[in-house]
Amino acid sequence: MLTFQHVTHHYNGHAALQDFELSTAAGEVLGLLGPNGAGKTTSVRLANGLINPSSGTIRTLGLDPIAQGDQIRAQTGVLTETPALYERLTARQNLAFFGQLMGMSAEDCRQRSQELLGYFDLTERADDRAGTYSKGMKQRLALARALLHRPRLLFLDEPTSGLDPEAAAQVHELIATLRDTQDQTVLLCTHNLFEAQRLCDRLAIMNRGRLLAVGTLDELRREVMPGLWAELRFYQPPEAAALHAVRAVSGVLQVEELDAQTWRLQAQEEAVLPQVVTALTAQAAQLTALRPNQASLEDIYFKLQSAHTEGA
Ligand SMILES: Nc1ncnc2c1ncn2[C@@H]1O[C@H](COP(=O)(O)OP(=O)(O)OP(=O)(O)O)[C@@H](O)[C@H]1O
Repeated sequence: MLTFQHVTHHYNGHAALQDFELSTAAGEVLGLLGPNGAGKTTSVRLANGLINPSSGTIRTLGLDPIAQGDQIRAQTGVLTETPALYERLTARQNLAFFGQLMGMSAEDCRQRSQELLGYFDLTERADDRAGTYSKGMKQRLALARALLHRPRLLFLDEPTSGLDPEAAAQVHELIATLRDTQDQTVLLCTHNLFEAQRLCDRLAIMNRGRLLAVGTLDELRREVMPGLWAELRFYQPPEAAALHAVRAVSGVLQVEELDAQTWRLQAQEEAVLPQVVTALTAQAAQLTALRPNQASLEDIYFKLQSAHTEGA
């Protein structure tokens, strides 16, 4: 569907992507995550032939974006952070205009617009100018536009940025539907880790133009945060000696203090946990709960980003 091989892109001598590698599988929702300036939007622009890479190879739907950008854009849908709509046209006119550009027949475009306006709850306002819409309504209309010509590959760049919780939930529901039907492949660029963990089949994490890791959440857990994790709660903040004692238990890999009464511990295996409890009891620490839990995407993301920053 989409592959980047050793892609580097410079803007005025500044590298926005460096030796970037990525590939998507048909039907998946792939999340592209990274801090501001990581290169997410640049990847979307390159994949659609809006800019050319300085070096490396990109294939979008098997086509070369440098030479076949028009063909690519006819089969992809792109939603950017700022919806590119004609404010003076109504929702229906915006869709009709875009459908015409995409070479849809007037009837097909009319039917599909009707369906999408209904889905996005815009039917009642379909004949009002887009300029009179709220931000959430504009984003929903922009999504309808991106989906109008039934693209096989959809690029969603921060699709819920600035939306209220209701509008964001609606967009999430749509992406979940796309994921479940598997007719469309989606590249979802987002800062929202909760959104990514919930919606994406695989996650690609990047920083300063480089790919740091890619995989399913379980694959990333195994690669980035292996072992068993557990959260410990105390009735009273334990003494410093208790922390030393737990760190000294064989098989304890690390202990972080989340707050005065909560620790997070990484152990080699579950059998280490009873020894942790014994060590705490010997120190008279008042343990109220010990819950094994899995690393979240947030844990993995920050671990990767801080390791990259430290190594830079
Ligand atoms: N048109 C441009 N001209 C010059 N530099 C640019 C241009 N567009 C992006 N850049 C730079 O390229 C780098 C990558 O930017 P890009 O917009 O791809 O990142 P991003 O991950 O999408 O960021 P954000 O999350 O803030 O949208 C940044 O350092 C940015 O300043």
